[in-house]
Amino acid sequence: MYRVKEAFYTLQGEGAQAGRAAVFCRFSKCNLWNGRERDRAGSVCDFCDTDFVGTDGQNGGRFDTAAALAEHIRQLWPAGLGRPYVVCTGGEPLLQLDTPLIDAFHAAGFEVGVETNGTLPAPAGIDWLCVSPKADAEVVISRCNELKLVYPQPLALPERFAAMDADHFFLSPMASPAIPDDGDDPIKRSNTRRATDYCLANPQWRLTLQLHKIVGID
Ligand SMILES: C[S@@+](CC[C@H](N)C(=O)[O-])C[C@H]1O[C@@H](n2cnc3c(N)ncnc32)[C@H](O)[C@@H]1O
Ligand SMILES: Nc1nc2[nH]cc(C(=O)O)c2c(=O)[nH]1
Ligand code: SF4
Ligand SMILES: [Mg+2]
Repeated sequence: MYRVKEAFYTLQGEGAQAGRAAVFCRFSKCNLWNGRERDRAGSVCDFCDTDFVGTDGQNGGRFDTAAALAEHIRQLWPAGLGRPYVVCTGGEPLLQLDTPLIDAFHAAGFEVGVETNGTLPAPAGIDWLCVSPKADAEVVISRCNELKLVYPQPLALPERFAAMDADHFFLSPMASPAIPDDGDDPIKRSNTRRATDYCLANPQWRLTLQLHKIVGID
């Protein structure tokens, strides 16, 4: 049984695939926060900008089989156009994403992207793996396509990840969790300036912005 909070067709807003059309499949649940506001402060990850509790979002639900979920995602892609791309996110997608589901996405014609906090092993067959480390949570994934670090995190400084086996190293300015529009988020503006300065001083790192919050899409 797969539990999905929501699924929607949009543009990837972050990282090296930013601007690319994708169906987002947001799995329910995370291992670093239970998703309840009252427990946020005591959690390993305390800045999450996402509601991943339950299955009640747009196109959310419970799916008994990998084939059923892949068919549900396929229906959200514009038939016959482009290279179908699904981004598995959450919550923490690696609590649920398994080989049968990757195989089912591939059989439906999709490339499979994953956004993970890196604390759980990744099944084989993922086409684009993005690891986004959190606080002092140990990263167990040794190789990824992109490392995308939310900045600043006092317990997860970029220096700790600079030697990881990744093709791209991104800093993503930390947004205020409850503000959906960057234009209304002065803390994010300040974090963007700090991330910019870090990338200028450490050119291994690139700046990535949350395009979806700038243009006002999901
Ligand atoms: C909601 S998470 C879900 C996937 C996975 N649990 C993870 O943390 O990577 C998706 C992406 O949003 C980023 N993110 C979460 N909260 C954020 C915030 N307040 N500001 C900027 N990025 C944030 C995460 O670091 C991750 O790259
Ligand atoms: N457009 C868009 N791009 C995204 N990239 C990563 C996201 C996520 O929440 O995992 C996300 C998201 O929620 N929306
Ligand atoms: S950002 Fe990722 S790891 Fe952190 S609480 Fe949200 S879903 Fe979990
Ligand atoms: Mg998001």
